[in-house]
Amino acid sequence: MLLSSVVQGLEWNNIEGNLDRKVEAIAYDSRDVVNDSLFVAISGFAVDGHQFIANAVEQGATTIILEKETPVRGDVTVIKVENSRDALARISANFYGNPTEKLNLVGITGTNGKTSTTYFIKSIFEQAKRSTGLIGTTGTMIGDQHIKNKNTTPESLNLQQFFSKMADTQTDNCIMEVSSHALNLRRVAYSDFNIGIFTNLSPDHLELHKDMDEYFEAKAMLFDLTKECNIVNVDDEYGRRLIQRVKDYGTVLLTYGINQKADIYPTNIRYSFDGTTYTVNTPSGSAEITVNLPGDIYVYNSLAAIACAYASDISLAEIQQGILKVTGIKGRMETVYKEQDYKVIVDFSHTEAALEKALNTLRPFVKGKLVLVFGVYADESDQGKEKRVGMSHTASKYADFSVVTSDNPKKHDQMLIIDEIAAAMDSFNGQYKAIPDREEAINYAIEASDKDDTILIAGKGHETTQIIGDQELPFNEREIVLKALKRKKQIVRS
Ligand SMILES: CC(=O)N[C@H]1[C@@H](OP(=O)(O)OP(=O)(O)OC[C@H]2O[C@@H](n3ccc(=O)[nH]c3=O)[C@H](O)[C@@H]2O)O[C@H](CO)[C@@H](O)[C@@H]1O[C@H](C)C(=O)N[C@@H](C)C(=O)N[C@H](CCC(=O)O)C(=O)O
Ligand SMILES: Nc1ncnc2c1ncn2[C@@H]1O[C@H](COP(=O)(O)OP(=O)(O)OP(=O)(O)O)[C@@H](O)[C@H]1O
Repeated sequence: MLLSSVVQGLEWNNIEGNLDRKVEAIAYDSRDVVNDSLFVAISGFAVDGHQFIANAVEQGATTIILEKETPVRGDVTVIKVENSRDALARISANFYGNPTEKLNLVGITGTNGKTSTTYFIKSIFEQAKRSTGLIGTTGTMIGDQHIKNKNTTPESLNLQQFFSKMADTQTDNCIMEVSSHALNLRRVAYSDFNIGIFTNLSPDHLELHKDMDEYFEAKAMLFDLTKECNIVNVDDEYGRRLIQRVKDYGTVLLTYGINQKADIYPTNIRYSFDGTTYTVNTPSGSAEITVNLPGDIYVYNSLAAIACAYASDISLAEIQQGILKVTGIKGRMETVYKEQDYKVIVDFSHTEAALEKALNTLRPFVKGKLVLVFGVYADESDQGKEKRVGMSHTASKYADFSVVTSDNPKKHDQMLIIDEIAAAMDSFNGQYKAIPDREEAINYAIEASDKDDTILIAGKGHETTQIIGDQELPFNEREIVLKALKRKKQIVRS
């Protein structure tokens, strides 16, 4: 593609060199540069991409986009922009032929519930014979292909490549999770969203966003990008704030909720450990819904999906079948083991609000003790401290006993984090034992449990690794649980 076409619509401060040259590839990492690449230098959180410009040129980059004045040698076109991440999004969309114009793109944002909502929507759309791709925390799905993502919402270049692949393979719909990081860091800029969905907002990622207002503003950006319809959880305080903001946007507004008056709402909800049934009421009729996941959180997430299907003219019969077909989502209230009243569940709850929901969802079905295994992922900032206290408060209030352990300590001091959680647990009179090694912690919870207990292992969900220092080590909670149970049974028998 010609550089002049790649930079269509890009606003620049300064340009040196020729626009009449070819661009074979775009790269934002110097290590990915090939001949005739366009390299975008990003001032990152960890390192400054500008320091790799010389490397990129050496490897064959013939165009550089940068945001800081940097000397560049060689026969290279240099374009200076205000914001490199925004420029990357603009040129990536151009390079891949603005693929979102050809897709029905649904974006889901909010602190919790994005992943399961995408799964519900994909299943309903497929029931209605609409070919559908998915992008989110558990990866990218295009046809039979399942690609691992580094981020919940990939960088704009990767995202536009996925969109283009979907458009090229007649995958007409794309359902994607949109994180607040992605919105802030311009990863989804220049993507045309048809539908936007807001699930809820509670404290998280306050290391990036100064406070809840700033976090809300980041999430709200998605709804400035949607062209047709916005779907909002009216039971959530921030959802109501969003409704005030978008109601005059000229896009269709659909609300869902259990407690407040909403367009899409449930009646006659019946909860059980294996799932929930309810009657969904929509402006075009009602239908019986069965959700094979427990608790009101999955009522909310399925309602969001139903609202999306309703806005997409999908019949209630297809909605019913689509939701019924979701029989489980990896690491989302996943029952790893169940024998009569003894249960072991793995769940991705890693925020205070999610942990509270997960424990409260299980509580009505617990005959013995509710035992929690949890850690708080590494973040040594003041906000990280607040999170450790908050998670400890939730654990002491809603679990009968907790095993405090590590959750991706990365380069941080895991003992410091665990000591802080332990101090907070003490201050809330929580019953707990601290075992830093996560495998040992799970083993202990299983060994010490009785036949009617329920064990919730929170935090990792679908993840199968533990990050310690620089190393991402294999860590499969399901296998660890089953091995521990096998040992326990042998001990009981002998
Ligand atoms: C804090 C954060 O968001 N970091 C993201 C950011 O990385 P960064 O700015 O730190 O990059 P950096 O390492 O400083 O490097 C700067 C630039 O130099 C380049 N470089 C670097 C080395 C080199 O040799 N050559 C080179 O060119 C890098 O490719 C980069 O372009 O830009 C990268 C490219 O897009 C992201 O992959 C990376 O996400 C990291 C992995 C991350 O952990 N992000 C999390 C916090 C995140 O985004 N999470 C959200 C929400 C999850 C949720 O749902 O809760 C998500 O969407 O995943
Ligand atoms: N609607 C909801 N309200 C509160 N908590 C929820 C809701 N839905 C799911 N959760 C809890 O949050 C955890 C994460 O859910 P899910 O993966 O769907 O959220 P997410 O928004 O995709 O999060 P992330 O972006 O971190 O992947 C679940 O394991 C569950 O405990």
